Amino acid sequence: HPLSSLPFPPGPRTSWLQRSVTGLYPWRTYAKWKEIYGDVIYIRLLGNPVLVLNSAQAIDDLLNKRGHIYSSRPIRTMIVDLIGWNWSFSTMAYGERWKRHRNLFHRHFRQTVPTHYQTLQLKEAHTFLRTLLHSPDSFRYLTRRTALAVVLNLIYGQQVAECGDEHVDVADAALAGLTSAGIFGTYLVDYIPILRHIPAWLPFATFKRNALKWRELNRKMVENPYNVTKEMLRNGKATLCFVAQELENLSLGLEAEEEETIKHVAATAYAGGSDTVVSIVLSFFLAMTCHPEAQKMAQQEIDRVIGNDRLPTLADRPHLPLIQSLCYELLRWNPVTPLGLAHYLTEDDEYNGYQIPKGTTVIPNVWAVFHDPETYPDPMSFKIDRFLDTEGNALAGINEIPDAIFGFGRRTCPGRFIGLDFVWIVVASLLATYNITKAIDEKGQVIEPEVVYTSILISHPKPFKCRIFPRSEGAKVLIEQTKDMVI
Ligand code: HEM
Repeated sequence: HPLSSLPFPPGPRTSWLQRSVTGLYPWRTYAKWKEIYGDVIYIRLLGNPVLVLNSAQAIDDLLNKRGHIYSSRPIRTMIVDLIGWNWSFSTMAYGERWKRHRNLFHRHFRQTVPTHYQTLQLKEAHTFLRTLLHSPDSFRYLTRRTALAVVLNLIYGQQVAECGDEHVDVADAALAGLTSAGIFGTYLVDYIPILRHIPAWLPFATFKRNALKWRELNRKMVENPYNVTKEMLRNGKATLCFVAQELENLSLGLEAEEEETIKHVAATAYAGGSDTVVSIVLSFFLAMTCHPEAQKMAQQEIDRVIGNDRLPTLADRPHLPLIQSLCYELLRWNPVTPLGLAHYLTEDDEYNGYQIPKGTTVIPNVWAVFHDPETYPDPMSFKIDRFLDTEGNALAGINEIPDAIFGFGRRTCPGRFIGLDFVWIVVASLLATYNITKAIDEKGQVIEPEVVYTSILISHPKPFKCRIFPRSEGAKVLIEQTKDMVI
């Protein structure tokens, strides 16, 4: 039978304003639609076909098993053309250019060469502990600073000041633009690219004015740190890092990519490596504030295995299964990328008797997968030991490790090892030294934190208050001693 005689997958008829259809938290709306339409939902938005995948099975069948045709990215007028993220290989169409960039990243950051970045992560985790001692209420800013400090050092060989750093501010502002505009279809111009030509001064052209502002920040984020490292190289002051190594290979005529590719891969890693882990660490603070009993269990494991006279390192990880389970639960509970990153179909396809046309944007609903009560019992609750009994879980067919948070098929996050190691060492270091509790207001009342997240591409916990203080005098000494520690 010809493909075109098959029906499209079921789905609601949509009006031309998508947001009026899904509302805030589109992942929840799509999950509700699952009850009506099933795992695979097809919507047409202003002529743009969009497929939402609501189950692990459908995601695996299409994005993993048919990766050769489901691995491109939709054309993103707002993000790519207007704000200027065309340098980022996460937005590039599937093909040679994307492959060249991704291979270069992979050469440096695959799992088998971890030691350099793990050392940096440990150092920055310790700096985090020290700065928290003096400004516990700035934990949000300090979390961002810590994540950026690791990537800035790893990629550009540069240090971030302990507080108030220009790099942190520029990258933060640029990333705010990306994440606000990040979900495909947030702006009408994604559906009607021709709108990009309308002048910025028109009253309704807010998107254009935002884009111009974010474009400048975006340019700074790509150019500034790169130029600083080039200057350091010229003066013989560069330290071991991705950019210095690649530029040196280039000048020695060794295997290396052209300069533009090096600059772009550097910035992609810088951008991809910070906001995601920041959200996860903030989820940790929130979960610990809400669940003192879970915090106690985790601290007991650390005390039992490591004792009280030293801080954890990544070498302790295999001996701390509860901390590992806690980290997985952070990825699952309120996933940082609830709708993953959209893929794009490059050939006509057929699935379960339905036709899916070439040019369809494919959205994996990771939130729905992680909140399916069949596979994650009591899915809305934060359960620290959910992933502890790996054998029992496998036998019961439940609580699969939430690897889906890192995406699918040929586009799977290439920075996942760096990201997971970072989250682990920060979480373990904090648990070893600090208590996190509910804050108290001026009237002496306990402030109950609300578990609410932002409804954007990289979803963060909304601001909340908590109290962070050293677990003991001994813990305080350990924190202070990290200043003179040689790692
Ligand atoms: C633990 C935190 C992280 C999470 C949850 C995460 C999640 C993701 C997701 C969902 C994707 C899209 C996958 C897809 O299209 O199916 C992605 C892609 C990507 N991530 Fe991550 N990521 C994390 C950390 C990192 C880090 C630390 C880096 C870099 C140092 C990084 C760099 C990238 C890049 C470059 C891509 C684009 C890949 C491509 O399009 O080929 N990520 N990540």
